[in-house]
Amino acid sequence: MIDYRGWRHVFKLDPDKTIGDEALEAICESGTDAIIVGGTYGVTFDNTLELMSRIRRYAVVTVLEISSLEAVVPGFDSYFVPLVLNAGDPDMLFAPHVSGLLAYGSYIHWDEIITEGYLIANPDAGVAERTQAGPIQDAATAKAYAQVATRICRLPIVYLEYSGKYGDPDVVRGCRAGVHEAHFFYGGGIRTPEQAAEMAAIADTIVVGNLIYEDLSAALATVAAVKRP
Ligand SMILES: CC(C)=CCC/C(C)=C/CC/C(C)=C/CC/C(C)=C/CC/C(C)=C/CC/C(C)=C/CC/C(C)=C/COP(=O)(O)OP(=O)(O)O
Ligand SMILES: O=P(O)(O)OC[C@@H](O)CO
Ligand SMILES: [Mg+2]
Repeated sequence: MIDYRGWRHVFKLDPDKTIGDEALEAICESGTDAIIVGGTYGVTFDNTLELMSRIRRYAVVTVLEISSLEAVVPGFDSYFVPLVLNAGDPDMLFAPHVSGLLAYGSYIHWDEIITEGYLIANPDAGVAERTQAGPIQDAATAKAYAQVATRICRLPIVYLEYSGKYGDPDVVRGCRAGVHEAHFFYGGGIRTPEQAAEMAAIADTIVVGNLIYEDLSAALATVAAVKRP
């Protein structure tokens, strides 16, 4: 079982995006705590396997965040399974997981499976469209969702997802207040060391994704911003 509880910073790499060897080496050797492989659209078995194989040249811990059953690739250190708390499409709640169990049941190592209570707060993100995510109007709503995840469902992780947009710190603080003993990931729109530090002061772990593909140097600078004593 991986120990994500000490993570402060992770990079998220998207199999549907292109990254060169030098950039990938810089990301894997950056001092980040882990790499998450995941994306909403265009994630296939082949592009996931290819990316995993390339990351495997480095020692960094690597996790697959499952978003499609067709793209479940063996060989990752662990598997994060999103449970979208505010999914408006009921077929996005448990149906993919039931299908996964029917398809892969006898191959699953349960100590490699970690569930994320996933809260989607950017209505314009592709993942919000895919799941028909309901709105997170304010900090109190974020807190209540986090309590559903941790107090009622006793999930080990809450992931507040602002993919593509920098979050409202008040909403992030509201979510934090409901997280209780679970581990709190924040991801979305981090573009500067200052933003990384601001969100890392609230969340346990920050996730940097799109910036890797837009400004590699800026992405690398977020590691030191979070890990500086
Ligand atoms: C090796 C092996 C056999 C492992 C077994 C794994 C397994 C099958 C376990 C048991 C069954 C199980 C629980 C399967 C999981 C089922 C499943 C498909 C779950 C996902 C369900 C779901 C609602 C997904 C929605 C999408 C989602 C939450 C994606 C992840 C978030 C993400 C990466 C967002 C960012 O995407 P991005 O592309 O960067 O950007 P935009 O959103 O802005 O466009
Ligand atoms: O791509 P960005 O906006 O950095 O978001 C990171 C991550 O939370 C996406 O799933
Ligand atoms: Mg992305």
